[in-house]
Amino acid sequence: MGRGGGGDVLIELDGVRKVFDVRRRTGLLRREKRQVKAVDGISFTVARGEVVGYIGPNGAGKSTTIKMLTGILTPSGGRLRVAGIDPARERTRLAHRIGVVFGQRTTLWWDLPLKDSYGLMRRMYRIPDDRYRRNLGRCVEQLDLGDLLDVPVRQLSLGQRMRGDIAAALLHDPEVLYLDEPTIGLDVVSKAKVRGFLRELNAELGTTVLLTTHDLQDIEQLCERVMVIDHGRLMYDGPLGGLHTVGEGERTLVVDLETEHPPIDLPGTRTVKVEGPRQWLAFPAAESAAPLVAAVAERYPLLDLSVREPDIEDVIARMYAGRG
Ligand SMILES: Nc1ncnc2c1ncn2[C@@H]1O[C@H](COP(=O)(O)OP(=O)(O)OP(=O)(O)O)[C@@H](O)[C@H]1O
Repeated sequence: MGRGGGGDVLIELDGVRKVFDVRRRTGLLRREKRQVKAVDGISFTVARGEVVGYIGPNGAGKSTTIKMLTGILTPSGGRLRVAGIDPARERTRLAHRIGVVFGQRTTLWWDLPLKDSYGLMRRMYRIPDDRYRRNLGRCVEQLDLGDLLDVPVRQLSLGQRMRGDIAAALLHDPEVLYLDEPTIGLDVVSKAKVRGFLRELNAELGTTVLLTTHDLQDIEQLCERVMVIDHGRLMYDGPLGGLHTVGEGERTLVVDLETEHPPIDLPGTRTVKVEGPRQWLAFPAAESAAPLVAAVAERYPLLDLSVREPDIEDVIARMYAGRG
């Protein structure tokens, strides 16, 4: 996926910084002033049609970057353009060209049925009738929203609400879509729906996507290019494959036995944790779990098991280890 590279540049950052002044109470009357460099001199460009993952540990500066890209926050320094617009100076003009989804909070009206929220968006963005009908129809069909349009947002499940929010961000045909943790807290089925929809959106309409996530599978399934940010600086910008080669990851087999048992001992695995009848076995991510599952089932009184994929923190930790 991602049709960038050589296309026209849609997002452009040159030495962008954001410093927050934080005041902390250190005594009854004393306050200490401190500066937090949330984004510390970041430069990159994103071409039209690219789908780029923007990842990093907690507090790395991802949300701050996205907020600057939407014009919510003004940079402390550097140059920033989205579709040729300076977001902080022309936030309203930019709003017509971008869509934003914050996974942690909704932009929909809590007490209104979904379709009333969309009606309000239509008026806010002055979307012409035919365009509104076409975009809404497309989202309703592909995001499976048909039965939900009359339901107040407060009654929607997290996965339903997220799909509703994604539709809301797309009604005005934005060229760029910023997604901040769009799959957080969703079940496997909802995640698959959201990812499938985003893939089609990019393939059919060429929408540029900048995606922040802690879920490695989001990146694997959607992005050809990944940027890693840490302490406000860009640490890596390239294909996902380049991150993996820094160190092969491990997956974890979580095994529930019928009773407590000494640590499971199987070749090619490491028992990383034992908690009562539950044990955690690490094994190389590139290998199939099937023979391992069969070996455990054959030798131990097995009740249940599941496989955990490595997460982004894991990959990033290995990236640093590889450098060190
Ligand atoms: N309004 C603010 N005032 C003061 N400090 C802030 C503010 N917003 C963010 N920060 C600080 O800036 C740094 C970067 O925060 P940011 O929210 O951008 O990180 P993030 O990469 O999005 O993290 P997470 O994955 O936890 O959402 C953190 O140290 C955070 O505490």
